[in-house]
Amino acid sequence: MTQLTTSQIWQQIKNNTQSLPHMRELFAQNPQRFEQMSLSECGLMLDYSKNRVDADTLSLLFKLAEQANLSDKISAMFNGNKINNTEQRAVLHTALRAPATTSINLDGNNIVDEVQQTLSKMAEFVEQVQSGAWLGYTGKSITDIVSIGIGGSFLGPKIVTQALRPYWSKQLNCHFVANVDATSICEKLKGLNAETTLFVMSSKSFGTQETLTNTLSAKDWFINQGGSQQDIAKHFVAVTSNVAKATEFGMDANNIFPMWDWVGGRYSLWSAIGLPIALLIGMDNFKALLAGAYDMDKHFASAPLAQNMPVIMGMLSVLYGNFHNAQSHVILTYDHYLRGLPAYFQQLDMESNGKSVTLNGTDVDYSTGPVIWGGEGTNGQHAYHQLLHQGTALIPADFIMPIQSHNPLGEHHNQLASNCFGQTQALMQGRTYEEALSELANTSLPDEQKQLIAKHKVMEGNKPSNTLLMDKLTPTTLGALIALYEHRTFVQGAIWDINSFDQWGVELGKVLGNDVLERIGAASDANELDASSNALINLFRSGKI
Ligand SMILES: O=P(O)(O)OC[C@H]1O[C@](O)(CO)[C@@H](O)[C@@H]1O
Repeated sequence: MTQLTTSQIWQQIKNNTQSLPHMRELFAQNPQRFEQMSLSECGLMLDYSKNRVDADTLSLLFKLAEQANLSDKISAMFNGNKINNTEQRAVLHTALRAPATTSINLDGNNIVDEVQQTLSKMAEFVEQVQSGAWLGYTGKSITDIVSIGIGGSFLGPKIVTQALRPYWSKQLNCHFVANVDATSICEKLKGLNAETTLFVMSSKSFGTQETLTNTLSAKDWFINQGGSQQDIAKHFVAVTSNVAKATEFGMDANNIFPMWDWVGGRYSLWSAIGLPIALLIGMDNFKALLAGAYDMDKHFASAPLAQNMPVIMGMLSVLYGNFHNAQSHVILTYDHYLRGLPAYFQQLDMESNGKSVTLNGTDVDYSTGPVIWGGEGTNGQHAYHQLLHQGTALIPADFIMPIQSHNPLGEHHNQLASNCFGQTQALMQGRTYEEALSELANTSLPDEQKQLIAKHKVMEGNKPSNTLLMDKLTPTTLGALIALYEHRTFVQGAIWDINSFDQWGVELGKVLGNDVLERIGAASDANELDASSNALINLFRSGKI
């Protein structure tokens, strides 16, 4: 047994959760519940009153956080301690959004200076492309950006540009290629003009198979369309922490934007990995995104645990995963621009907290990261919400919605909001058998049928949700929102005493993938692997089933 699960507080939380009444009752008992269980910070309002907690639960959860030395761990991250202990790396994505006047020393260097230099290089480049001064090989301005990258070098730029569509420069369009499946790049390149297309190749390691292969194919396409080898510098730029490898690959040294090993891939959109975002929304808006995140950083680093938004959300997630056996967590964005956010949070959380040993290598005896999934409201209501309401699994939900729409049109936004709030209410209160029966009272059905249907209409309720509102989706509020989830992920990892910043499971897949690739191209059939793998490779080599 680990120290965590044998601790007295762990047991106390267990007891508390078993003795709590239904949320309906908690609301009935305490008319101040919303006031007491909501807070506004950094342009975001969090209502966490529809959770299976009372004041005692919360105080126990904060005690658990204290027991796990959460505050010290937060400081260690912000101070640049090498908390990624398996890779001996600092975790300093927060330095990417720190003001220019800040000083953060890492191995004797003030890294804020390097960050600011890169931001200036980005600003110069963005200005040239947006103004039309950056010319392609036939003297035409750029119209299309194709971003090539995968994982953290894809999801952040993609989801943020999608979310900030109202802020796009009118002259530019953006496309993302991640998958090594040729269909992805072929479909994206159809209809593009090589003379006016700029490729941004993003790879922290500059060693990711998908990204290298897609970049080579993009180069071939560019040459086939009429560009020459010398023209490549006008159409290809790279973002990487491996500048030497990028130069070796043929990237023009002036076109390489640096990042650093102290920025994890899934935390990197704030670095030059965010270049596609900056190209689309402009540097001022990109800086507003950083400012929103910085605001959340300040809040996270300084607010007491009980008034700390990421801490509250992280501890609630610990509560459900470890004390209510919740295996997944759903993110429901009631805003079309935020439709990609669940996928982004999925990588952020699952790649960070999908771990089974503690920092010192002890096996955990509690659940770590849940499955993160979700989608856009109201679409999900007509698909998977049924399972949220009446399925057997407990699935805590986050509802996210801006109060003002970028596209105010008739009754649309009122209806959207009513669905969002109505869902949280239905999840919380449910419907009792008596209520279901009385709803059927005026029908002509025989009593037996009424009773049967009423049974099927019962919704247990007591299903937890958070609601996050913002005035409007802007670069600043989006920055704060994403940083909130980054820190929420950190909080959970800190309680579970795991390393949220490595990803060895993913690395094994990459190594085995390369081995299989060699066998696919080998002179003779595969026979050294397990029977299934050999057979699959050999069928593929034969070109048919
Ligand atoms: O930016 P790179 O080095 O190409 O890596 C891409 C992605 O691969 C991963 O290592 C694993 O998929 C992610 O963490 C990372 O964001």
